[in-house]
Amino acid sequence: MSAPPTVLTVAGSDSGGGAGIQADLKTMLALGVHGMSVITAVTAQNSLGVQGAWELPVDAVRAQYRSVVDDIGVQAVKTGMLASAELVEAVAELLGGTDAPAVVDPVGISKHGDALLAASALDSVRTKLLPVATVATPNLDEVAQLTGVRVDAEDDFRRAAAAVLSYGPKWVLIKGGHLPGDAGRAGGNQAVDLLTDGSEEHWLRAPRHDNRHTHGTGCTLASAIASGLAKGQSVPEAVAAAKEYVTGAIAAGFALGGGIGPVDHGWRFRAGA
Ligand SMILES: Nc1ncnc2c1ncn2[C@@H]1O[C@H](COP(=O)(O)OP(=O)(O)O)[C@@H](O)[C@H]1O
Ligand SMILES: Cc1ncc(COP(=O)(O)OP(=O)(O)O)c(N)n1
Repeated sequence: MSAPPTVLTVAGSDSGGGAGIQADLKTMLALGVHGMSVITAVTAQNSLGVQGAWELPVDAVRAQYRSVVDDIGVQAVKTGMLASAELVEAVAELLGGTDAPAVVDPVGISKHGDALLAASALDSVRTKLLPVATVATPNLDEVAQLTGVRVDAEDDFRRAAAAVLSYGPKWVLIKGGHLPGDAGRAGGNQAVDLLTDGSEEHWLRAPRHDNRHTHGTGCTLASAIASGLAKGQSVPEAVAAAKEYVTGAIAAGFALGGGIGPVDHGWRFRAGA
């Protein structure tokens, strides 16, 4: 039997299983690739927020990465929580030396407002990590943090994308999940994202689900994109397929704990598809 494509996530652990490494590996399984992990940090986290976070030593991160890449090999890499400037710089250097597409989710703050990246690491994200990204997937808070561009409506997406692209990723996906309604347009109810490389432009629109159980949406989307790239899809194809997967997972999100529950990574299995 031939082996499935391999995808590596470089991210933090979410003990509650909704985001981070756990969301990434569940997404990869659901999308038919072999998921592998480099753990950068451990969080004590649940549906109510992040109660604690501990970074791993940079040598431990480098060693995990080398173990996977040097023996098994990777068809795509996804990065998430990197916690500190030291880890951001080490991971950027590793990605730069790896011949595989990299999906960079520049995780800054969790949905509950907990910082997952030190403020002192922002400059390393701009100057070291974004330049080695095949696709960067910031949410609107991360766009503001990294570029100073505030997005209040769909009209602002192009300016946000240009600002992120100026740091060097090949493509940027501006995620509009944090905008209410139809990206600021009256009368609509869509979750709108913009994918662009500065010349091609792809607007992704899907029904916005009135569902508070959206913990892990960004991790899930980025891992799904990496899975598609590993399977040989182009960036626009991988992003379109990932958007469809995350939209279904949000629609099926469920209540666990007393706060924001997870999306359902197994929604396609449960739907029998
Ligand atoms: N309530 C929702 N209904 C449908 N899609 C959503 C909803 N919230 C977010 N999305 C989509 O989920 C993906 C992740 O976006 P977002 O939640 O902004 O990322 P993050 O988790 O990094 O903050 C995007 O494609 C966004 O449009
Ligand atoms: C360990 C860890 N990594 C990343 C996140 C952020 O995940 P995200 O998909 O952006 O979802 P929310 O936390 O915003 O719901 C995290 N929480 N923990």
